Amino acid sequence: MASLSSAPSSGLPQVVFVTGNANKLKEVTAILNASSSSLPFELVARKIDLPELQGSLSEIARDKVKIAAKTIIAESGKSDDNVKGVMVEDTALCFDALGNDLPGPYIKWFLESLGHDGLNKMLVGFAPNNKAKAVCTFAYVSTDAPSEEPAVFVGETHGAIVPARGDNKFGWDPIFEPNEGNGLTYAQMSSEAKNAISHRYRALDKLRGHLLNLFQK
Ligand SMILES: O=P(O)(O)OP(=O)(O)OP(=O)(O)OC[C@H]1O[C@@H](n2cnc3c(O)ncnc32)[C@H](O)[C@@H]1O
Ligand SMILES: [Mg+2]
Repeated sequence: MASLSSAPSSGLPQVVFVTGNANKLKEVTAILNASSSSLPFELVARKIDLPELQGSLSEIARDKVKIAAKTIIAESGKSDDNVKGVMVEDTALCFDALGNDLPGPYIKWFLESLGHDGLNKMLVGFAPNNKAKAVCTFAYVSTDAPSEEPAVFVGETHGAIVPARGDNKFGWDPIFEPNEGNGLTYAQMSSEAKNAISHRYRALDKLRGHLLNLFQK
């Protein structure tokens, strides 16, 4: 079973998930813990706000994990822990009407400035095209080979931008209605239902396969 801790405990190889976002961490933990088979690694969380450079979604995630790994390696050199890898993710929300790539990775700043209502208003001039996709990009690097190119795993969920409905707990969840959500926004779905179809689930499923290959030897 994947476990989340801030201190070494199980003796399993540790993978450090670096994020400043508590909701991401909650979902990643829930998705890994829901997996039927036990995992041959232990997930450890570190809250660090990482700088994000501009570029394609893969480039942003790769650069982010390289910066994260530098910090973690510098720290783990000073202790006797069992850290074997570092992972990060970057989440984008892409509007079809805006070339299918904006606001993209800059959604955090658009959301902070405009709010849910403003994001809806951005699309008024493009009506009726409110199509959007949520994209999650994980990047993983081994601490034994930090100069190797990070592995990247992408998951997408397609849907539409709608006026806010549901609990306003996580980012743009209230205004994203996934095509597979029976008409509900992410914010109206149970966490289990969101985690079964989400961009994050789809990307993490691929990363999980990669980690199983690495550690199940
Ligand atoms: O430290 P990191 O992991 O970078 O965390 P962050 O909050 O800065 O996250 P991003 O850089 O990936 O920016 C993505 C933005 O989208 C939001 N977000 C990410 N995943 C989401 C999800 O599943 N549902 C709703 N909002 C989400 C998040 O709160 C940010 O405002
Ligand atoms: Mg960020």
